[in-house]
Amino acid sequence: MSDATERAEAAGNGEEARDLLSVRDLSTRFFTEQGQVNAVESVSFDVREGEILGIVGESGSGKSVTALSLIDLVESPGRVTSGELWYRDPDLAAEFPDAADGDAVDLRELPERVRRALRGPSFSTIFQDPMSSFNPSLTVGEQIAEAVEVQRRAQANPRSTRSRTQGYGLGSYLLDGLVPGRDYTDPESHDRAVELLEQVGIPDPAQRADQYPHEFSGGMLQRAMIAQALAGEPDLLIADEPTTALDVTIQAQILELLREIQAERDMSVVLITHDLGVIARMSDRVCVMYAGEVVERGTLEDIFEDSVHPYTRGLVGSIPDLEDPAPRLQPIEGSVPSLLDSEMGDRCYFADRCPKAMEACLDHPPEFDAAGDEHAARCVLAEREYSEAAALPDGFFDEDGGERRE
Ligand SMILES: Nc1ncnc2c1ncn2[C@@H]1O[C@H](COP(=O)(O)OP(=O)(O)OP(=O)(O)O)[C@@H](O)[C@H]1O
Ligand code: NI
Repeated sequence: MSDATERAEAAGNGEEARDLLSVRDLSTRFFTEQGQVNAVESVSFDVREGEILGIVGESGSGKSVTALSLIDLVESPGRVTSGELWYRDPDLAAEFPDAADGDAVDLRELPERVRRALRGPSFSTIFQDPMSSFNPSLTVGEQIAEAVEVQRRAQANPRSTRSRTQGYGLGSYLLDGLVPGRDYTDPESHDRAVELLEQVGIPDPAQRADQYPHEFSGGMLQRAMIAQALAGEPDLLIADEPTTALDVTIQAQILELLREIQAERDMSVVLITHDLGVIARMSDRVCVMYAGEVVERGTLEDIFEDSVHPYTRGLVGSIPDLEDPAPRLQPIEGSVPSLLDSEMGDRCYFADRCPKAMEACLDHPPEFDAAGDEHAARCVLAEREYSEAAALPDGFFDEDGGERRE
């Protein structure tokens, strides 16, 4: 049995996990000289406490822009144009009742300084290229210690100091205003940095802390970046293609580390990758993105064994089962359509490549609920097949079909 299946089953036995983040109808556009680019279009999904949500899709499908939209880091000429980002934080909900619904706040309704201050202590990020997360002229230990201090200040005075600190987890944010060669951090933070380096499996962490980023190998620097991201003790870690640049052995080690850390801290992770093998190994839940939309989402089993969308089915076609995931994407003929608003039209964006396209696909498909726990997809054909199947009498199907009517 794969680890992922084991974890999915274990999760099913425990009490219901709560949503840490609920994304609703999130849209992000870029207003370019060529026109409006609909990079993320009405995307909805939930990230539960202590789970790994995988986001998978071809290049240009909107994965990274979705991640940036969650943490308010979309840069001009782009901006989040609509949607809600419900984040469970009872303190914030109490402090900003106008933005709150129960224990959750809509991040988009919070003042910008508050949102910015959540980066680090609440949300943290790791990226494909660890070099971009570190300042080449400061030691690795110093940079992690700084991240520790941001967290310390936030804990000492949750609101006012939080808002004074720059967000971090992204090198440029952390390092604004730091001058090379000066000792900013106290010995305690330095010790904590060494401890973090040790936790992410860096040998001789005390010596390593005094080295500069260029003295680290790619895999080691990736580990250091994870240590830096953990310094703020975030609730949610967003990892955008964290292992894509690494060779296969190192990649497996870093994924293993991520999963260990996630389980130890009961942290939530949004893991972005174009690699279905990584998704199968790591995720509890999966969003499949295509042309800026989530075309199907559900549990790992929903996506790998009970997918309903022709695109998802095409993607997972090459993987016989979850227990033996082949890390290959089944190539689907054709390419991702233009995301220029003027060229997109109001229809199913996958229709041109879809083996089952029909006339109804000229209308843009709404998301429908398929069988399973929050399993949803955007496809009129799948919806039709599903509702027809659901209307048939019990016992009509064999074992496999029987599950679909739950
Ligand atoms: N700064 C920008 N200006 C204009 N368009 C942009 C900008 N950044 C991203 N986009 C558009 O947003 C779309 C989604 O990009 P995104 O980076 O989220 O894709 P992705 O799924 O992460 O792809 P990859 O796997 O290649 O990283 C792209 O088609 C791109 O055209
Ligand atoms: Ni990307």
